[in-house]
Amino acid sequence: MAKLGVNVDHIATIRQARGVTEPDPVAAAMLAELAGAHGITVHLREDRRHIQDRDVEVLRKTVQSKLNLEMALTDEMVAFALKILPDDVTLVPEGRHELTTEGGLDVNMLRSTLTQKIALLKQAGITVSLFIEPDIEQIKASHKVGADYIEIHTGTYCEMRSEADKKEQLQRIELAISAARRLGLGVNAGHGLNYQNIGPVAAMKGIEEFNIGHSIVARASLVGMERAVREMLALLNE
Ligand SMILES: CC(=O)[C@@H](O)[C@H](O)COP(=O)(O)O
Ligand SMILES: NCC(=O)COP(=O)(O)O
Repeated sequence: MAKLGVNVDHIATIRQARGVTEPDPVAAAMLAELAGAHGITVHLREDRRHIQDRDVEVLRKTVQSKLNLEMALTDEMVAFALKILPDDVTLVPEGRHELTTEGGLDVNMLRSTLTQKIALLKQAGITVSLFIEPDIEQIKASHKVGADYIEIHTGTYCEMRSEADKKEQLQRIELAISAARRLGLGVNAGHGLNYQNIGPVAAMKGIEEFNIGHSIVARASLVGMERAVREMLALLNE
């Protein structure tokens, strides 16, 4: 069974809506772990719209499973990661005006910065993953720049409405998994996954971990974090 990393960004979104101290993503992470989550993911955005530096600092001390820090490829973020030392860093593209992450990294275009920053992070003992489209050229480039893992951006699959379009996207993801595995890269996946669309991707061989946030937090707001995590774990286990 693939592992589940629970992204708690949007617990912080609710807190930031009022600029108060609750709900706390640290408490949400503990409940997610109690329910069986294999890891906790947070995206520290440059604009600090949800997760704050303090959240990552406290999570580093409290997360018992594995802490995955999603971040942009900037000097500020790399310095922060080297100070905090999360277990994993997932490098993602970031735009100030986007509602959420749009597309994957263009690894070829960023190859010299990526090579240098990945080496720094790896020297500090951090496992480095690149958030990319299920695209063979991006996968080859990820291998060349020294990434340990790729995280396949599943957003396009999740947006498809017709069965034919979904099938085409699922095939792209399957090809990407085999290409990455042939090169010795570990494979994670995430973005836009929910209780309705996880089935076909959960059934694929070769994905180690799914990072899922928005749909779990949305369900948790109605039924509680532990039940929301358990229900997602059950779907991954089917
Ligand atoms: C990189 C990715 O796909 C997302 O996990 C990312 O964290 C989305 O950012 P928001 O949580 O701000 O939507
Ligand atoms: N990297 C994907 C992630 O952490 C969660 O994305 P989403 O489920 O909030 O779309």
